[in-house]
Amino acid sequence: MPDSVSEYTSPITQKAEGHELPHSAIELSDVSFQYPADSSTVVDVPCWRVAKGQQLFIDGPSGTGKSTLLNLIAGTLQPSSGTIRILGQEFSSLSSARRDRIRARHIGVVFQQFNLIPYLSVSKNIEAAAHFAGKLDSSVKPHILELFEQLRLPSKLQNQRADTLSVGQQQRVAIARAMINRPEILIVDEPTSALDAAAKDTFMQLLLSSARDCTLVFVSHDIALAEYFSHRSSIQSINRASEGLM
Ligand SMILES: Nc1ncnc2c1ncn2[C@@H]1O[C@H](COP(=O)(O)OP(=O)(O)OP(=O)(O)O)[C@@H](O)[C@H]1O
Repeated sequence: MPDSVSEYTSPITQKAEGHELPHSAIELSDVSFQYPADSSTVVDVPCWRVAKGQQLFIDGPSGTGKSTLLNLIAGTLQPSSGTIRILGQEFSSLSSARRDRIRARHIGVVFQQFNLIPYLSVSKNIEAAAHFAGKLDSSVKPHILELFEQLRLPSKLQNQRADTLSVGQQQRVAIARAMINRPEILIVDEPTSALDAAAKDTFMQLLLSSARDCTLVFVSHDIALAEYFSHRSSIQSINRASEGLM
């Protein structure tokens, strides 16, 4: 059976070949999700699409399924029923190993807690992401330097252990790690909760400039951040189950 990852044509490549791109970046049809330990429905999405290149802000109160929705899009969770297509390809029915490979190559994720490996150096954390995507080659080190410059991180930080960084530095390293494989889709879950207003603004500027060529889905309950985005949705307008969770 062919490996879906090797068949997976990047939309950027398709663009270069001059083809039209009929499909959305993210497409959910009749998706529902329950956590195994609990029978209540946390996600119920009849139909939802994110167009390629769209930069979307999703807000909503705590506990309404925002993180769960992002985990379904990233493939770390699998829907109980329904279909998720990523970059035009059916994604949700693949094995978890295949979803992991597709995520590594095509989807950058910045988690709420950043999830850096604390005992590894900053550069090893970023290189690990390239390794999982099968892209750890001689271009990675110069790309890390480029990202450091873009994110205004001092290059000497590369050799420092991840658990010695400030929260602001961890956030930027998390973006660098998410961007190292030049993903088409970037998913960001509530990354600014520990920051004051000035630091939030700097973080948002850096994030948006790094992700300018990506489809971006950014989730937060901080509606003040909506001003950075051209598109905005509430979780209630996407997830029919959210009302029952509030
Ligand atoms: N691993 C889990 N097992 C069982 N229930 C869970 C699990 N993770 C989340 N839930 C439940 O699913 C619902 C949605 O949680 P989720 O974290 O997706 O909401 P959220 O909107 O991202 O919240 P927040 O803004 O506080 O991060 C909540 O009722 C939560 O208790």
